[in-house]
Amino acid sequence: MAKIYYDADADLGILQGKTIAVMGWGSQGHAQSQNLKESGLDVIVGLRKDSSRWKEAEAAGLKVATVAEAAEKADIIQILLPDEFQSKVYNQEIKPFVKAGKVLVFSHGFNIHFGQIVPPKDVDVIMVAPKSPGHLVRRTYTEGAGVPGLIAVHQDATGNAKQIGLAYAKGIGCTRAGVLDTTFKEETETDLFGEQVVLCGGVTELVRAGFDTLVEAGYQPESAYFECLHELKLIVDLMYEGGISWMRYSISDTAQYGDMMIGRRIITEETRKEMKKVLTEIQDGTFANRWLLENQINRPVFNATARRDEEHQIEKVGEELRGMMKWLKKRK
Ligand SMILES: NC(=O)C1=CN([C@@H]2O[C@H](COP(=O)(O)OP(=O)(O)OC[C@H]3O[C@@H](n4cnc5c(N)ncnc54)[C@H](OP(=O)(O)O)[C@@H]3O)[C@@H](O)[C@H]2O)C=CC1
Ligand SMILES: CC(=O)[C@](C)(O)C(=O)O
Repeated sequence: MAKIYYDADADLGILQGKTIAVMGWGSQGHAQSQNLKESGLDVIVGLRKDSSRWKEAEAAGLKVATVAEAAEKADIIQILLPDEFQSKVYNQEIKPFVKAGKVLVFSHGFNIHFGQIVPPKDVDVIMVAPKSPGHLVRRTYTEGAGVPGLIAVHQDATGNAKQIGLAYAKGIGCTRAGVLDTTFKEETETDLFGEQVVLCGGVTELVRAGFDTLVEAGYQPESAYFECLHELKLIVDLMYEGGISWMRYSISDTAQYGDMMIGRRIITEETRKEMKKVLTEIQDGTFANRWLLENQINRPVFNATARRDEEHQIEKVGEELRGMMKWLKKRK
C-alpha cells in the first residue's frame, strides 16, 4: 500500500517567513490562496491587471498584484492558471523571477510533463494536486476538513522539496484527508484520462444519452432527469462511501440484476478498446497537441461543442428542478 501523508507528516513551520504567490483566482486559485492564508501563511495573489477577479480577491482579504510583481516578491510560486495559457504567462511574466532556491508549484502536471514549461535546474519543482474541484477544496477547508491530494517532486534543488510540498499540502487542507505520492507523468496521464473517459466525457455523454432515450420514447423530461442525473449522484455517493458492493447492497436486487446484466452491454469490449486508444493519445501527446493548437486558433471546436451541449434539454430541465435538488443541503 502506498504511503499516505497526513497532518503529522507535514510542518507548516518551514513555510513561515516565506512569501507564496498563487497565480490565478479561479476554481483552484481562490480556494488554495484563502486556505493558505487561513493556515497562517503569507500569500499574494497574481492576476492580470484587468482581471475581473482582482477586486474579489482583495475583498477576500488577500494581497493582489500582477503576475510579474507577485513572482518577483515570492519565494514559492504556485501556478494556478489555465493549463493552456501557463506556458505563455510563465515565459513572459514569471520566468524572469525564477531564481535559484525558489520553488515552483503546480496542481496539474500537464505543462511540465509535456515540456511546455522548462524550469531552470536550480529551483524546486513540485506538484500538490487536490483530487477535487476547487470549490470543494475551499468548502471542505472552511468546514474543518479537506480533500485528498497527490504530491510529486520533479526537481529537488534545495534538498527539501518534498517537505515543502507536504507543508503546502497541509496549508491547503489536503493532509487533513491524506496525500499520496505520484509523479508528474502519472498524475498528468491519469487525470486527463479520468476527465475524458469517466468523470466528464463518459458520464456526461451517458447521462445525456439515457435522458434522450427516455424523452424520445415519450416519457416526461422530469422523470428522465430524476432517473439519469439525480439518482446518479446518490448511487455514486454510495459507491464513494463503501464501494460498488455497498451500493449494490443498498439498491434493490432488481436494480442490481439490471446493473450486472445490462451494464456490460452498454460498456462493451469495444468501449474498453476505445478507452485504451484514448489513453494512448494522452500518453503519446496527441491530445496535448490538439488542445494546445485548439487554443492557438481561439477554440472553434471547444466553443461550438460547448454551445451545443449548453442548449441540451437536460440543462433546462435541471434548472427547473434545481430547487428540489436543494434537499441535499442540511436543513437550517
Ligand atoms: N478546476 C479544478 O478543480 C482543478 C484544476 N486543477 C489545475 O489547477 C490549475 C488552474 O485551473 P483552474 O483553477 O480550473 O483555472 P480557472 O480557469 O478556474 O482559473 C484561471 C485563473 O487564471 C487567470 N488567468 C487566465 N488567464 C490569465 C493570464 N493570461 N494571465 C494571468 N491570469 C490569467 C484567471 O483570471 P482572469 O481570466 O480574470 O485573468 C483565473 O483567475 C490548472 O493547472 C488545472 O489543471 C487541478 C485540480 C482540479
Ligand atoms: C477536478 C479535477 O481534478 C479535474 C476534473 O481533473 C479538473 O477540473 O481538472
